Amino acid sequence: MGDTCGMLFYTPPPMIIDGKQIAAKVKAEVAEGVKALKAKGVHTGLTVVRVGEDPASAIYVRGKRKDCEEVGIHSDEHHLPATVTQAELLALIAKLNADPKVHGILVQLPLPKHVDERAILDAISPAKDADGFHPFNVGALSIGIPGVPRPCTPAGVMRMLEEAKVDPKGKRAIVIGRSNIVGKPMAAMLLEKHATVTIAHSRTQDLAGEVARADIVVAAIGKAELVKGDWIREGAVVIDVGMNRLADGKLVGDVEYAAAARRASAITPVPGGVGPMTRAMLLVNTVELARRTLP
Ligand SMILES: Nc1nc2c(c(=O)[nH]1)N[C@@H](CN(C=O)c1ccc(C(=O)N[C@@H](CCC(=O)O)C(=O)O)cc1)CN2
Repeated sequence: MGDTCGMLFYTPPPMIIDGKQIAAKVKAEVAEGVKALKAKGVHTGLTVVRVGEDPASAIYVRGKRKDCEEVGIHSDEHHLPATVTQAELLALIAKLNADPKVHGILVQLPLPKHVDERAILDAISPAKDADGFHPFNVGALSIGIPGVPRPCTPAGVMRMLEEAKVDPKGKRAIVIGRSNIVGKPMAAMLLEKHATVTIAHSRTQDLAGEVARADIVVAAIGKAELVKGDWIREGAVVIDVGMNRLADGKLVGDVEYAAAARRASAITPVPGGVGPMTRAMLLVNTVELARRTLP
């Protein structure tokens, strides 16, 4: 209630787009797909490559393997020391590319500094690219070729919008962040659904003004609470891709959640928003890659 004499300025609370709940629905769909493939003799398999001892990567990979187990996908992990050479990593990927039991390959990022990340991602066969990071698959997304794996985080965001019945068509969308794995593919997917898309980044002038014009705000810049609640247009949909650990251990997104929630019509929480969807869409990509091996 925003006034003292009735309902005049009442703003309804926003819809909380629950990533965990939607991810559970996606996983149930994937489990059905895996079962159907098994009936045709295809045992869906994902291989994860992890390098070094990054604690966050260890947690994410454990989570991904647990998800695989839940939906019936066979998963393997190759855990290599941080001192692995680029040639050794490339040799492993060549071996996995040639293994018919492996339908999806994922190299957990980040990689140690001495390894050329681009060269590693480019070496994964586009037909086994569970992350959708290979240039062939990135190109396919940008020119609208269907049926190829798409980067999991933006694909998860699109599924969240669909579940929340938010149609990007004709809407002004802003994507804050221009990374190859989130910002750029996110913009391509929103454009594909006929949004008018702005990509903002660290050199954008008047970010507040750009955000204030947007009907859909996707924050993927990796800076804790950079997007202020009072920048959000009344009724906008706010998707927070950020995951920032504060000194006190609290996990926050790129958006000032409480203040943004007072203006948004729908918003994703952190944690429990986009993160679980990133994991779920990896399963979608893997089962789709396995399906494509059917004669
Ligand atoms: N090869 C890849 N590497 C990385 C990717 C990727 O998509 N492919 N993305 C990130 C990490 N990531 C998946 O790998 C990922 C990170 C976080 C979550 C998640 O569910 N987060 C939880 C909160 C977790 C916490 O408490 O720390 C949430 O948001 O609820 C899923 C996936 C970088 N590397």
